Amino acid sequence: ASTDAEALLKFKGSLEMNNDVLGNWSAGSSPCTGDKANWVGILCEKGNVWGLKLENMGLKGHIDVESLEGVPQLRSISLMKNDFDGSLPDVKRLGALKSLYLSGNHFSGDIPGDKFSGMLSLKKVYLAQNHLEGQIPWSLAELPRLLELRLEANHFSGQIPNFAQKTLKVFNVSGNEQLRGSIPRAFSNFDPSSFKGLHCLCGKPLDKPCTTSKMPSIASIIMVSIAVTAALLAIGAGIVILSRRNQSSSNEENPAHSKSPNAGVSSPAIGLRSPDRGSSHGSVAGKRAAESAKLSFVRDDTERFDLSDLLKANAEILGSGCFGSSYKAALTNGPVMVVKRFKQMNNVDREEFQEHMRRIGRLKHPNLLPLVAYYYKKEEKLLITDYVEKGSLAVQLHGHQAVGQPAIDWPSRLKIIKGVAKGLRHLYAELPSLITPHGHLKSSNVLLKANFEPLLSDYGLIPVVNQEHAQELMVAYKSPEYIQLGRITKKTDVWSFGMLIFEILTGKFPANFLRQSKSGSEEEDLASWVKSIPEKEWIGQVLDKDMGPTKNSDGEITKLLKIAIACCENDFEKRMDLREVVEKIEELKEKDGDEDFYSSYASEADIRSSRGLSDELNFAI
Ligand SMILES: Nc1ncnc2c1ncn2[C@@H]1O[C@H](COP(=O)(O)OP(=O)(O)OP(=O)(O)O)[C@@H](O)[C@H]1O
Repeated sequence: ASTDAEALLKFKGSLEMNNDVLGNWSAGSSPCTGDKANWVGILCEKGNVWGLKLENMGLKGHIDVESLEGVPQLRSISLMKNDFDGSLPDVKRLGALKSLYLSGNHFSGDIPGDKFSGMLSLKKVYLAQNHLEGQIPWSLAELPRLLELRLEANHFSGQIPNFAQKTLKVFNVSGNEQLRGSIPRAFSNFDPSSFKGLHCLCGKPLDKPCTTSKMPSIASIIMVSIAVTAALLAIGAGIVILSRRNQSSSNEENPAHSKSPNAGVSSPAIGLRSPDRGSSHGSVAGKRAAESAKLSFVRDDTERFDLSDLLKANAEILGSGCFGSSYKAALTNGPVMVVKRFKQMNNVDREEFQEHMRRIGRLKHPNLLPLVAYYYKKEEKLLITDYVEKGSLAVQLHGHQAVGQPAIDWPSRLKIIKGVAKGLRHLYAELPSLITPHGHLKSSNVLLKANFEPLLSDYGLIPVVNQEHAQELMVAYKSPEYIQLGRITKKTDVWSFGMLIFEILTGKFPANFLRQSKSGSEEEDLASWVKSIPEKEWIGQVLDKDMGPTKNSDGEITKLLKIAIACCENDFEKRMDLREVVEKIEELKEKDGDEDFYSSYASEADIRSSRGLSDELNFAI
């Protein structure tokens, strides 16, 4: 039909291509004249265009959906393996489409949830191998005829929407490492390869049951804990208890092992100063269960409470990490605590665990979130800390609009980086025997006080996390030395710190960043991306626009980016050590009242830093 021809020529006009691969698309001819004479890539039926199959042709530019609205019988579009980038086209305008194949391009960014709403005929959606991020759009889960959905090798995050279509035969989200939570039941019989490499997902078909309670209350966990313990005790675990009593009495000098002053029995099963109400339980099993449900406090200077207090508290899920969920629990007498569940710590025995928790509990520094107490049970551990009002750096950097807060400005970002540096230095000084004294440094493990003073959390846990899970879940194991050589080193935290600095300055989330490099087919991470941009363009191109004006700080920001690049040196032997990094960061000038002094300092530093340093990093400035 002539309207098809006009519409398609208009569509062609907005495309960019190297050779005229669509050479026989020309005015005066018809797209559908028989198999051989059809226009390139045009599929016809009864003289009408029903399909567009333009694959692997080096196409890019604008996908003019509006023109395609002028091809009334169009039901299938494939633009796979081309060079299209930017947001996905507005396909909803093509409401009658049955198949949409856009895999293997460079489409990026979040997809609005309603992107596919109302596309009642859509059966096949291929968006794999792009750079799409954010949530998987919920409208996909509402397509009534969906047969095949391929989303693999993108950067989708959050939970998988609740797909319930019985029609679904193919579903693949593998490689979207930030997906977490439970797999919808509709997929329980799918091949596990659909979810390959997704360590934060649970449920069938993966061999990893979901253990997180859906109830926003820790009461259920604690009740289960008590019940299990009671049952175990009732079937004669007395010997274990007895041996623990002996252990406890040999550790009396430590408050975490002191005898209960009130319970009237030797130290309780988990060992701890018992709160007052600990003595009034009825049955022996009940009494022991209650004792074993006690928390072990690791410091003297904190108010005591026990699991039953947490049980009574209003609890709210803060978020689900790969280890399990964290809950905020407001105790009736005031303090607000956070309870984090760890399932992947069951390879260490009780004594080893206690010993390590006591070491962690002894750490005291203004930039470390102190551990308050822990709860030990063979299969799962709870770690209890104070709740930090402003939440995590991750939320403040990437979700500040959603939580109604302004973006963090440059002085506060620098303050956060300096605080993280000091916290790390303390960990290195106090935990010298740990290869990676932090081990899990990332923006959700940096909590912020009201004045933006940072508090590191989840530190020092590598020795108690199961090795096989640590490899999947902890940031340290994503470092180049682990990926290439299978080992972590004293400089692994330095690499994580470099990535964190990049995240803070660019506002980009490292785990979602991977993108195609300009030069070739290699994927580049956040660090390589910054490295690929000339230094003089850093301020304009790299910085998070939300940070607002940086005034006279460009020199300091440039130095900081160089420090981050040095931290992310792939070869750990050449990488700076933590002490050096901290020194360099401490030298960075915070804005003081004296603008003139500050600006002359910055510009002088700039001049020196631009001399002969464009390729080599130099920190002698
Ligand atoms: N003490 C706390 N005060 C305030 N918010 C907290 C506290 N501890 C954790 N959070 C926040 O709760 C959310 C869930 O944290 P959680 O530690 O369970 O997971 P994660 O840090 O995202 O991942 P991972 O399991 O790998 O540590 C995160 O946004 C985290 O910053």
